[in-house]
Amino acid sequence: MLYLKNVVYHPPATPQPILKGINLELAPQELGLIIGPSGSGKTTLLEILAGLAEKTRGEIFWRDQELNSLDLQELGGLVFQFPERHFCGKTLLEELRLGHPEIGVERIKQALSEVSLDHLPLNTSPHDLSGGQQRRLSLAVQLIRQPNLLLLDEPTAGLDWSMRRQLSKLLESLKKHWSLLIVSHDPNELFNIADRRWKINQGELETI
Ligand SMILES: Nc1ncnc2c1ncn2[C@@H]1O[C@H](COP(=O)(O)OP(=O)(O)OP(=O)(O)O)[C@@H](O)[C@H]1O
Repeated sequence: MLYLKNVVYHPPATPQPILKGINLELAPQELGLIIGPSGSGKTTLLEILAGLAEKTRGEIFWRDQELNSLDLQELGGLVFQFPERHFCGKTLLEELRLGHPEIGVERIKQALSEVSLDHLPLNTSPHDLSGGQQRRLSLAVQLIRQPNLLLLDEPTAGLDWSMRRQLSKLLESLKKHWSLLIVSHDPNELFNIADRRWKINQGELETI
């Protein structure tokens, strides 16, 4: 279970806090969806949960353990918005092994199978995949690290209707093994697959 208690993010340069006392609970095998307009603090919240930014105040727990940024980096896997723009590997194998050269082919095939890309040869270039397949690959890049929590920033942005539907189905199936927290300004299909929903506005989170 993920717990956030009164999490505040207030960089010195800003007159108002960007996150204003966020409280949130997400159970294992649940998909949480945070909906909010541009600039409301969605990406900032994900960056804190991924251990990439330091909260100003408040507490973050996984089960009964309080987590610092390093713990959060272990716990979570963050898929950025438009993740395909950050692919560096020349092949699927290279992309999935970046930073983890020790990972064996079996684990790579397992991660690809989680996202239904296991039919592709491992020497395929990530840039030759369709938009929907590239999003699946970016999920596999995180799954291979075996995080407890998957964090997704606008996972369906820029995809057409049928790819959005396919990706939503995939995200729903990932709940079997992971907790997922998704942020989006335009949730579409994601709304119906969410177990918990919140809206965020000017850094204030509210259950819907
Ligand atoms: N370290 C920082 N210092 C100053 N301002 C910041 C900092 N981090 C974020 N902000 C500001 O906080 C606000 C929230 O940004 P954030 O990227 O979290 O919003 P968002 O809801 O993800 O928006 P979008 O959907 O457009 O990405 C923005 O106005 C941003 O400029």
